[in-house]
Amino acid sequence: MVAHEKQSSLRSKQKTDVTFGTLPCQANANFKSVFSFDPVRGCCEQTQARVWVEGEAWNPIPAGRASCGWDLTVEGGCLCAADKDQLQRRRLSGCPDREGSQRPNADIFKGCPGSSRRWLEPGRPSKQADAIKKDLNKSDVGTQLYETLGLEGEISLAIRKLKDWAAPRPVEKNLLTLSDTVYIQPEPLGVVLIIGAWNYPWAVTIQPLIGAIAAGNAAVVKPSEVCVHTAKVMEDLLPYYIDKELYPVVTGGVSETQELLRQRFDHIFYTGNSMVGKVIMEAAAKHLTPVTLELGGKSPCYIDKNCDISIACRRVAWGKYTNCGQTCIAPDYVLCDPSIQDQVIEEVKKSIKEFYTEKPNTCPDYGRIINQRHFKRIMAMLDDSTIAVGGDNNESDCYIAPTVLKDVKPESKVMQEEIFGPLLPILTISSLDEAIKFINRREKPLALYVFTADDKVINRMRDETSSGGLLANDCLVHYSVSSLPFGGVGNSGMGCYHGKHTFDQLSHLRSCLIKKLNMEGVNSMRYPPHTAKKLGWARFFILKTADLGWIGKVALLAVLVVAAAAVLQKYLQ
Ligand SMILES: NC(=O)c1ccc[n+]([C@@H]2O[C@H](COP(=O)([O-])OP(=O)(O)OC[C@H]3O[C@@H](n4cnc5c(N)ncnc54)[C@H](O)[C@@H]3O)[C@@H](O)[C@H]2O)c1
Ligand SMILES: CCCCCCCCCCCCC/C=C/C=O
Repeated sequence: MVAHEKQSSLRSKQKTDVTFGTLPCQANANFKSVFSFDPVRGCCEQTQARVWVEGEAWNPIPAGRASCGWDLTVEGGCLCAADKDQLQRRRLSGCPDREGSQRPNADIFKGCPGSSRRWLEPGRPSKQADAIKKDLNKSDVGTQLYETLGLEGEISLAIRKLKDWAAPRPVEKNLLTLSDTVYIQPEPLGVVLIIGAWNYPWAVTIQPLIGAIAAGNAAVVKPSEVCVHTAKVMEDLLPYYIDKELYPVVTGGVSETQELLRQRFDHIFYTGNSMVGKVIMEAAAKHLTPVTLELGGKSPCYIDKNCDISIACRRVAWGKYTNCGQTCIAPDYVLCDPSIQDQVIEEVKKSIKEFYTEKPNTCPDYGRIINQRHFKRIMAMLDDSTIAVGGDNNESDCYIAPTVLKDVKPESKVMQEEIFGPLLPILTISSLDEAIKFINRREKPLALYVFTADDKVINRMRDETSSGGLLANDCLVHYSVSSLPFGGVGNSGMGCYHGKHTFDQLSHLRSCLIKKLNMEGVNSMRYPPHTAKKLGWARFFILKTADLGWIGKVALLAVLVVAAAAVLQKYLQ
């Protein structure tokens, strides 16, 4: 195929293939393929990187061939650094249609086969749900409620909002740049590595992918090997719906992930525990690759005496026992006054019965621990605590009943690490002050919950502690609000996502200042010889920000231009 034929075939390929359901992508995504995935051999090959540059064909990167996947071989050497740097620079330049790049091209979505090949079919039981049932005993409806509903929302939000997200964002100017065009232009980063966790394997793996695609990146998707069945379904299904060259799925365990981490990516988006988070960051540092780390930790839950304890406990029980406690933002432990501990226990017990019946082990809405290693880890936490509710278990079925622990001491085993299981320790504290101190003596959590009827208590909790997110009088639901940045702080992570935040996180926000070649007189103040008088003018022009409204700006600009030009011409030559 001659170059121009290849060009136009790939151009049209881009229009029809860059889809996710009907998900668009930032139109200035101008590279095509960095990794390609071979479903037969089950491996992902970094064979060639083809970059769209106006006036040129798609350019295969000539050097090397590194393959990663099951056997992780490197054939014929790796891409050399120079080529990679060149690739990176070219990825971010030479878009075929600069104008178009600022306004996502609707054609990209119109031509896509979304209607016949929708990855998410609302209300239809699916292979995804079957696999997740095997992995975590999630029900069909539970899978839709907690995993795919949010993804549908994120996809439709991206479709509705992408044009705005990808548009240039004008910014405030100082007087010196008043006549210039000053804006932020989001652009794709390149290739994103997405490493998912097992507890909500679709939600935490596909949600970053939605943002990566919308932002115009390619992405290598690495589902967690711990949810064995789901990882397999993801590997089989994703290439059927989205371009397997742009979004390959790489399966495998720790050694495969480590091999991936040796490759150079433009961003690594990791969800999982904080210990591995450090490993990821260390590997990323070798290539100066930016990271998003969606980690976990012990999210505290303060229940104030002054609240409807029955409702509070119902919401806490839902937040804790959903997915058998294996939720990154599950309330990890409860802090409350000793006088309400018994009532809290009774109310949580009532809710357990309401949600999961007298026999949670036969209830279709009650999950299972992911595997026997985690089962043993959680059971070992019970050693030195008093069980107030639940406690029954069955190792062969990875079942642990919804459990409440009373009078728990800060030194007890269950308080040493994130529980990530259906145990709810209650620790008594004598005041809000003590609760705040208790929280502040520990790592910054991913979520912090406060239940109270008193706004002052909420405000104090907000102002005197820190956490990824703060939720008053409910649990988990902040995760479902796309406009809130979701992410941790300190030990619970860095970076954030959901909705536009994912788009921004996986874009480079490029500073653009476009000047004309006229009005040179205004620039005299910055050219040597430097004088106190010029500095005086510079101070005026730089330190004043223009916040005058449209008409005021134009008027001021006219006055300033005339005055500055006159003054500078007269005195500074
Ligand atoms: N902040 C969030 O959005 C969020 C969401 C879900 C889970 N989490 C947190 O994740 C944790 C549970 O997940 P997990 O860590 O058990 O998941 P996991 O064991 O599935 O690990 C996550 C990923 O890390 C990779 N991995 C594991 N060990 C590695 C190593 N030594 N080197 C390189 N890669 C490695 C795995 O291949 C996997 O893909 C909890 O702490 C939970 O709070 C956070
Ligand atoms: C009307 C029903 C609204 C339900 C919304 C619930 C949102 C809960 C989200 C649960 C968390 C899912 C992903 C978790 C990631 C961390 O482990």
